[in-house]
Amino acid sequence: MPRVVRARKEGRYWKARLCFGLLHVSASGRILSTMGIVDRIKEIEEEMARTQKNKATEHHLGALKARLAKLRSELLLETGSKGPGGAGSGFEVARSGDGRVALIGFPSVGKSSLLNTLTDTESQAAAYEFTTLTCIPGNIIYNDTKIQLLDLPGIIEGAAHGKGRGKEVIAVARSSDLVLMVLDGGKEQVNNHRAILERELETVGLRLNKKPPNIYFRKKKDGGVKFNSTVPLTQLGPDPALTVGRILYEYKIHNCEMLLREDVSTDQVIDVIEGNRKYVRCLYAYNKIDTITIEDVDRLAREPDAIVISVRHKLNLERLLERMWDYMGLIRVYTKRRGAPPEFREPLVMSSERRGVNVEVACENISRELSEIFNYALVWGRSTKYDPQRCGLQHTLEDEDVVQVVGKTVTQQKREKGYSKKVQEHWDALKAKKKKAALRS
Ligand SMILES: Nc1nc2c(ncn2[C@@H]2O[C@H](COP(=O)(O)OP(=O)(O)OP(=O)(O)O)[C@@H](O)[C@H]2O)c(=O)[nH]1
Ligand SMILES: [K+]
Ligand SMILES: [Mg+2]
Repeated sequence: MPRVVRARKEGRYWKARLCFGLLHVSASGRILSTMGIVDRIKEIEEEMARTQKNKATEHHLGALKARLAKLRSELLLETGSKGPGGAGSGFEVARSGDGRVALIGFPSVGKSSLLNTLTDTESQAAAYEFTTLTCIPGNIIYNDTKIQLLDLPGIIEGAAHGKGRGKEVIAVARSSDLVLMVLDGGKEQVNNHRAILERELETVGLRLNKKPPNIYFRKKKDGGVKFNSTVPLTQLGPDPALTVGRILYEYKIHNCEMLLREDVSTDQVIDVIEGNRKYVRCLYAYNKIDTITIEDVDRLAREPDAIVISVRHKLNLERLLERMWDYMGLIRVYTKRRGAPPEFREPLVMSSERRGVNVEVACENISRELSEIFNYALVWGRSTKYDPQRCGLQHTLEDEDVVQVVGKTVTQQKREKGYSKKVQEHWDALKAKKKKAALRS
């Protein structure tokens, strides 16, 4: 910094910025303002810090936040070329199994050691920082389910803006079903580290352990801004319409419909407008509890979404797997044919995060044509009152349910007009087969 200051004094400011790599120059010599965005972000952050937070300033703060969010998206697009989580943004590891868990954390907190303990894969673990330099996948079989665990390089403050391999690491976090944030429980500032990592992930649009806000939003061609709410709004200042209007103005959105169905904050309104937020579950694993007192272990265990472990002494790892499974929101459904036992070795594994899993989703998972010939399903398990229960496509399934699909009879199908060609072919083939068998006998 002092060198920059000196350079500025000597009137060589721009040159200094160039040689410090703060400016990017295109082939034609045009100055691209990558750093300009970072500067502008800083400026807005400073202005926000200066602005007193009270009811009268809510709309102004909302506008500043919108400007900030816009700049951050711009920055991501500019430097990440493909945007957050886009293909080609670094570690190309094929998705496999029923769910994906990313190990995120500072260097040397024990991510690789954990992968080595939970899977058959070997990832180098050592006492120096940045031992791991790329993404290393391993497999865990738990509850008949294959979970892909990804070891990643450590990240540090500033990762979101490209420090180290932060961007690539965060892109992997975005693509996963669960973030397992590994923290060094032996460090005094462990919760400070937690806050830093949370902030890094939040800046690039990840939302940890949060639900998408219940807001209906649609851009339109004309008609102006139609703003409404079904609940009292307490977080948008004295005039919510004004606050939201200011935010929309920042995005140059002059025609849209917005209906707030819950008491949301300005940040949540911005999230919905930006539209590229990723809502992902996060479990915080405080590792190395072998190095601290039992009182400290107890304190850490009470943090929200926390679990305390020691990889070195294999403490609490069984419980960790259990919690991971819960957080991933997966459910297993066993299918069954008439007169045969359920296929207990091969469940259908589906994510119930977004919406509940119903019979229709299960059918889609088995085969495309199944829902076309679907008549009803017989279901055994937690979701039913009697075993078996006759259920329709909308029946919500629970973990470990058994499902037997009963198809429509040929006559039933014939009675229904307009069924697909595929189904017709299927039944024709079946009929031909039956005829052949009858002829043979
Ligand atoms: N005391 C103690 N040490 C541990 C534990 N788990 C891991 N370690 C040690 O912590 C150090 C770092 O472990 P790694 O697994 O390489 O950590 P990492 O997070 O993968 O580190 P990077 O790849 O550099 O980001 C090693 O010396 C491990 O032996 C634990 O539960 N207790
Ligand atoms: K290490
Ligand atoms: Mg490592």
